[in-house]
Amino acid sequence: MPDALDATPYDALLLLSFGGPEGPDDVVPFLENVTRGRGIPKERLKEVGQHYFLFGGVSPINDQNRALLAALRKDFAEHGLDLPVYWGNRNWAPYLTDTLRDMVRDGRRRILVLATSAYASYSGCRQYRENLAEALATLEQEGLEPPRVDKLRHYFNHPGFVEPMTDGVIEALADLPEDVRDGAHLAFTTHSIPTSAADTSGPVEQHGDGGAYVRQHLDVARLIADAVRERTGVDHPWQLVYQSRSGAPHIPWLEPDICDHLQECHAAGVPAVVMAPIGFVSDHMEVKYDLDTEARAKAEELGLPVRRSATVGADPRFAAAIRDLVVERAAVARGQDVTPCALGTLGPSHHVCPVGCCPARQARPAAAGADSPYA
Ligand SMILES: CC1=C(CCC(=O)O)c2cc3nc(cc4[nH]c(cc5[nH]c(cc1n2)c(C)c5CCC(=O)O)c(CCC(=O)O)c4C)C(CCC(=O)O)=C3C
Ligand SMILES: [Fe+2]
Repeated sequence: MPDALDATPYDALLLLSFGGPEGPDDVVPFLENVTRGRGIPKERLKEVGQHYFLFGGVSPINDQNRALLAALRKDFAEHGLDLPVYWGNRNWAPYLTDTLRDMVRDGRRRILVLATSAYASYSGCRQYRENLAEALATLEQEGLEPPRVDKLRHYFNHPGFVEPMTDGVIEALADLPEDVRDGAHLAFTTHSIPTSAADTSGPVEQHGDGGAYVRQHLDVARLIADAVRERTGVDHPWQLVYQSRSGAPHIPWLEPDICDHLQECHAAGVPAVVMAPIGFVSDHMEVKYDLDTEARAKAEELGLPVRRSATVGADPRFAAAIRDLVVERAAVARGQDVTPCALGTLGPSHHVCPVGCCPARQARPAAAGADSPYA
């Protein structure tokens, strides 16, 4: 047994995720939870409901979170990090508020939060912080004293996140027929968001021109492309493209879409494409449907060989990265000096979201940031 790692002052880690339906009857109420007050056209909702029904009404996200929970608990136990791990979701059971209530009843007072989104953006960061504030307010109304919650920094450029994805791209390339392999382009994909949300993602000084969201993805894409070149000796052209666009058609979202990009690659004579979903921590429905079903069908129609590389999921290197971030953040909370680990050009992200980070269209209270109404 190695020396015990120190998580004080924290007494628990909360895995905070999106949630997803676990059967056909869950699909419509889940979508209602997701889209409450978000102005998604009815047609789009019907369409997304069909994606879930195609998979028996079951989102892959819950089992992936169960696997990640198990990987975290195993890693913590093996490394002497004595920190219980809980799980709560924004949009489906186990609901965040219920989990937080359990945590308070278990006596947890200082909680670290790991969100299953690696990058800055309203949807990937502040919205989770708003959900935390709502849950804390509910506990307060119930007469419970709200615990203090802090969120782990963005981990997009942590080696434990980047390296499994690099391996995934190399494996996907190796799976392509040899005659098209060396000419393959890499299409790094992430969730499209409104350009207005991208431009205001991250701290205020990073706003404009796609904001922290686009810059962080470009850094990860470049890191992976460089590592692939070093390891295979082949320089694969690459581009960051988008998927899973929602919202009203007249509102600009990040482009190009992966399907349009495949079309363009085909027209330009590109022999093959590896789609690398760097924007997703695990094989969410967006990966299973938008890439593995829709984009693959598009590629087949074009006669373009494609492969999709693996997401990080419950890779032990990712669990180890989370342990590293927990220990780092605990040291910061104790006032100690740390050397945060980060690859690429952007450096490690802030520990605490500053005021004005990833603003919402309508301001709402958000916990775990400099503007939190809670301690
Ligand atoms: C940046 C981002 C992430 C990555 C960060 C993170 O992981 O948090 C993410 C994750 C996810 N999004 C998910 C599902 C959905 N997202 C929707 C809608 C939207 N997503 C948006 C952005 C993002 N979403 C946006 C700007 C909208 C428009 C509405 C709004 O402004 O809020 C809708 C409504 C229907 C539709 O319009 O598509 C659904 C059903 C699931 C679960 C998948 C599963 O079941 O495996 C996951 C992990
Ligand atoms: Fe989404």
